[in-house]
Amino acid sequence: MIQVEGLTKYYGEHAAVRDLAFTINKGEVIGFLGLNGAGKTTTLKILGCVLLPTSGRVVIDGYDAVRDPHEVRKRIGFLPDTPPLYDEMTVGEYLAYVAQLRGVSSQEVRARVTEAEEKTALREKDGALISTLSHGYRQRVGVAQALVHRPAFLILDEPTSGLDPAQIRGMRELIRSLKGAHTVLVSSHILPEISETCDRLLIISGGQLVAQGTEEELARKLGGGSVEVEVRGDKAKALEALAGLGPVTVAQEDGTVLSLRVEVSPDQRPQVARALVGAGLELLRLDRGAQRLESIFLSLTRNGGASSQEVSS
Ligand SMILES: Nc1ncnc2c1ncn2[C@@H]1O[C@H](COP(=O)(O)OP(=O)(O)OP(=O)(O)O)[C@@H](O)[C@H]1O
Repeated sequence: MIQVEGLTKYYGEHAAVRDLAFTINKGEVIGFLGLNGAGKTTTLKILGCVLLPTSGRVVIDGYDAVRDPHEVRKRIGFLPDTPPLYDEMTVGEYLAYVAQLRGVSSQEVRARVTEAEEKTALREKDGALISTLSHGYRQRVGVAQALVHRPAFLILDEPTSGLDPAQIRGMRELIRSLKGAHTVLVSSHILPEISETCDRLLIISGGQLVAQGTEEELARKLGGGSVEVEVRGDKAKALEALAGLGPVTVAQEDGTVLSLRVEVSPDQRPQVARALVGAGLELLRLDRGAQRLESIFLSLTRNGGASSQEVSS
């Protein structure tokens, strides 16, 4: 378990993060979301024991990150925003070197390197010089070095930064595959990535935590959310059937096929389906509104941390 209490970091006069408090339970994959300069990297560096807080506490599995950084480092793997790679080493040599630094016994090093390479789909690059790797593979090596000592907690700072769409998908799958074996805190400002990968979100703005919870909880508390449907049938009937549920927008009309957006919580998907089918329409598709997380994020971060609406679960 990670417990963060009253975490504050000043750079000179500037408070990069102020009074952060949150808890991460074992096995969770948490998305840490914020605009550029919100304070994500600063927070993650403190959790990764590479930066000291000005005040407040980080406790990981009962060990304080300031008083017991050595114990904390054994339990965490950290991918910083720029992975600390040595270009002149091969992937295998580098991972073995990092494993030794983190206290893996020499008999176990080779097995741990193989395990980390398998988890990050790097086996065939074991003998490749790091200088010859593409950016996507370098990010994978960054993740592999974070997990080579089998830490319980993984802290990943913008792991998809600079990746192309195919590599982003690969990294997303990789993060998902780590669930279960590790507790993961992953930062990003790419919303769909967070939405698809994480169990719960922490949203930071202007150095302050402005919201935490699942996407559903945040949408419900902000009164936002929508449901998108595609139906075949009479338009007037469809609009009448949905009128009692919430505001409806016709997104597209193609003959008798209509795409509609209903401004209700995604929790009400069953009611939307019943209303349409009950009115004799053919339901072709029903989904959560695509831009939901984006609107939650923007409404929470629009005014900076201090004046944003406080939402927590
Ligand atoms: N070493 C430093 N010295 C002074 N100010 C800093 C330093 N590092 C960060 N800051 C400032 O602290 C604030 C938070 O920065 P941080 O890098 O933590 O944000 P971030 O959310 O990770 O942003 P990004 O998404 O752009 O990486 C910013 O205003 C930044 O300019």
